[in-house]
Order: sequence, then C-alpha cells, then structure tokens
Amino acid sequence: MTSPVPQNHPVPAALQPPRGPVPNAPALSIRGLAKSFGGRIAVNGISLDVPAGSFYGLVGPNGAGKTTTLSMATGLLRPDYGQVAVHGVDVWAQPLQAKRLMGILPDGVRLFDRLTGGQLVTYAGLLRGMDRQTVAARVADLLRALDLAKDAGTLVVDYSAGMTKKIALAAAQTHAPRLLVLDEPYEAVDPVSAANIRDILHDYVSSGGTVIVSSHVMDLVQRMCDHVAVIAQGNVLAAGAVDEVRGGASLEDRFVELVGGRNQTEGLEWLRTS
Ligand SMILES: Nc1ncnc2c1ncn2[C@@H]1O[C@H](COP(=O)(O)OP(=O)(O)OP(=O)(O)O)[C@@H](O)[C@H]1O
Repeated sequence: MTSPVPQNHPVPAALQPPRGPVPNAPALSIRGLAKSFGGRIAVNGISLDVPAGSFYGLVGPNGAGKTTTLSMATGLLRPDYGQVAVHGVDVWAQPLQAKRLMGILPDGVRLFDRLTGGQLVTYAGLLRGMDRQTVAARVADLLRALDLAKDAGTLVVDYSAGMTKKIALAAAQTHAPRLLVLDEPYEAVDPVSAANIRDILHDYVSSGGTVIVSSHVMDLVQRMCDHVAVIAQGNVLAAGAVDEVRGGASLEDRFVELVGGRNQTEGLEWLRTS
C-alpha cells in the first residue's frame, strides 16, 4: 500500500530542480532581510529591488548595515530572516546557480595574498570552471584595464591598499558575471585608477550588466549611479532613482537631511590652537 501523496504540498526550495535566471526579474531582490549580532540589530528587515541594468549605490553612515546587507545578499553571511534572489535565483536555496551570476568584491575579506596578482586572478577564473586559455586571455585583459599588468608577478601581500582593491575587482570579473556587488570599490584607489574603474563599470552597465556599489562618497554616487538606497541603523530611509531621492538637492545634503546626526564641536575647545 502506498502512502497518500499530500495535495499541493510545497517542495522545499532546496529540493527543487536548479532554476536558471528568470527573464525580467530584478538583478537583486531583497525581502525582509534581517540580522542581529548578540541581540543587537544590524539589519532590520530590509527590502530592496535593484533593477537589471542599473548602476545602484548603497549609502549610509558608518555602522548602518551596508556590509552586513551585501554579505547576506551575496551568500557570504546567513540571514536571520528574509529572502534574496539574483535574477530570480534564490541565493540561499540555490547558491551555486546564484553565485554563477554574481561577481563580488567584499569589504575586508582576506585574499590569498601569497599568490601573485596574476596567479590570484587566474585562480579565481579556474575556480569558476573556465578553461585555461580563456582564463589567461581574460586575466591579461583585466590586468591591462586596471593598470596592473606590470605588477602581475608581484605577491599580493606586497601590493598597496589600492592595488589590492583593484586585483580583487579583477578576480570578481573573470567569469563575466551579470551582477557585480562591490563593497567600497574606490576606497584607497587613486583618482586615475578610480576613473579607469568607473569606465569599466559604465561599459559593463551599458552592455546590460548591473552594478551595486556601497560608498561613503556622495559626489561619486551622484555622478556614477542611476539608483540609490540610503540606509541607516539597518533600515532603508529612501530608495529609487538618484534624481528622485535627492529631490533637487545634492545627494550629500539629502543624505545629511535623512540621516541627521551632525554633531556640534562643543567640548573640543582644548583642540583649538587659538
Ligand atoms: N561580525 C560582527 N559581529 C558583531 N557585530 C557586527 C558584526 N558585523 C557587523 N556588526 C555590527 O553591525 C552593524 C552594521 O555593521 P556594517 O559593517 O554592516 O555597517 P556598514 O554600514 O558597512 O559600516 P561602514 O560604513 O562603517 O563600513 C554595526 O553596528 C557593527 O558593529
């Protein structure tokens, strides 16, 4: 005797057959994402849609929850609650399919810095299952575009902070992802390299890719991004097209207005020299 098959019984997401990207789905869809550390809320049920083909800025004061949100969105940190999908693919139920679609530049994550820059980017490509010939060609292209070709044979541990940022960016791009998630990509990067990175990212977006960047530099986000979300204390304060969010003011002024927290300098009289 067979046991009755329950009608309309949902199949757990982890047991469903792998699903590819869903046409017209947002590049990144976040629903009710939450995380606490030791009872302290870092991300408080954030929901956001990042349209495919957008250049999306994520801004917020120190400790707002940007890195925590991006880490959960990219499968690096398990959320307490909430769902994340990349082009319709659930990041936590189908991590392999989702991660194929993403290139990630995490903030503060250690690289294999005893490899040379060239080896590190090659390793990133091989890890993605690409053949050696394609990897070699892409590594050469990326190192040239990021002005690191002459440093390809130097150990990453001997790179400056900005060079390290650039080599990590190259490693995130070898498999030609559809979504790039970049946590503070311009930190410590010189202005010429920053302009080169901006050009690469703009070309990438023009050809249909999506970029999410977190940054503290409002002027840069205003010039570079078409969409922005302002988060503070783990909540989204405003999100949408940059021009809508800033509403005629500069993004910086709007940010300060939304976030508040300008401190007076009283109490630091001892620091004044006259
Ligand atoms: N691993 C952790 N353990 C404990 N608390 C953490 C951890 N990671 C983050 N937090 C806390 O969560 C909050 C959000 O931190 P998060 O790094 O996401 O902020 P952020 O917006 O990226 O900040 P910043 O702009 O300074 O990089 C902070 O209060 C931080 O102290």
